[in-house]
Amino acid sequence: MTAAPFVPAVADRKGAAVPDRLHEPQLALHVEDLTVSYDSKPVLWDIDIDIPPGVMAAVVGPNGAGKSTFIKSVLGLVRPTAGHVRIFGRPYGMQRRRVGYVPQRSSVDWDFPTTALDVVGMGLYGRLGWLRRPGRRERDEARHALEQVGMQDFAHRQISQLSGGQQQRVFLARALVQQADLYFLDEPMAGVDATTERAIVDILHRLRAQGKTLVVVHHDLQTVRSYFDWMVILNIRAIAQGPVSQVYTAENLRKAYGGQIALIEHESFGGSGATAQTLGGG
Ligand SMILES: Nc1ncnc2c1ncn2[C@@H]1O[C@H](COP(=O)(O)OP(=O)(O)OP(=O)(O)O)[C@@H](O)[C@H]1O
Repeated sequence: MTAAPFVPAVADRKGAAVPDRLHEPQLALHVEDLTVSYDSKPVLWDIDIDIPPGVMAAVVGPNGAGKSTFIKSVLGLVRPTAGHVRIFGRPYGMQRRRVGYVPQRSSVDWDFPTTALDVVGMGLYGRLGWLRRPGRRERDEARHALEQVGMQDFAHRQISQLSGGQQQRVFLARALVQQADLYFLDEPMAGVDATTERAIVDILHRLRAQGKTLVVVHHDLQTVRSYFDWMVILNIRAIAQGPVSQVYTAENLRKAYGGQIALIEHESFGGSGATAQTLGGG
């Protein structure tokens, strides 16, 4: 996978005329008829997804289901073949300052020579503009964000020298200083230890308690019910979406994962709930 820049590249989507019903400010995210192809091969097909504000939504699905592509196309990093995206009722290009993005750790060039504090400071560029250098106030804000993720002692450390979990925390701090209303996180818990995972989940829950909306690509089906309150199941198509209590069912998971998961149904869920575990990762 090619390395992404530290600050997400953005592009306005110049689409066709947009129907009025797309402008629904009560939805944090509204995706309609979204189709995305790589080299003419569709990886997302005619997707409709609505996410209300204030939820923490898991985006789950098997390997290659199009989860990262979904986020990238919403953020204008991948150009869709068709479809419309609205963030709080408006195109992304008009709302980008309200949106934070934590890309997949593996998609970033961590050898880039910069410190943890500088990476966090990059989260402020949306507010400052690229030409104004961060001043004392901004540096204090960046330091405070590092404190929030328990990384204050690593402010001047080169990012190449941080562990995977520490790098993930730095990226989270970068998203925090953005003070966005809607956050997209691509597998923030991948490859981190249990302590870091707990710390990340606590931060995400705190953001949700502040009314922020979080859309999180997540691999571990076993923790979906304890971490998340909303859920989108993808596998090229949108298989199911809604409150976790309604959507996390054996039937929906089987539709997406087929034989790739072991489902252990529990009587305590009246047969409608299941503990699911992916087989062989993903
Ligand atoms: N830049 C690209 N060019 C061509 N094909 C791509 C590109 N990026 C992703 N793909 C393919 O598109 C499909 C969807 O990929 P994507 O990364 O969105 O899935 P995912 O659900 O996030 O997968 P994973 O869980 O493995 O990270 C896969 O088959 C992948 O190989």
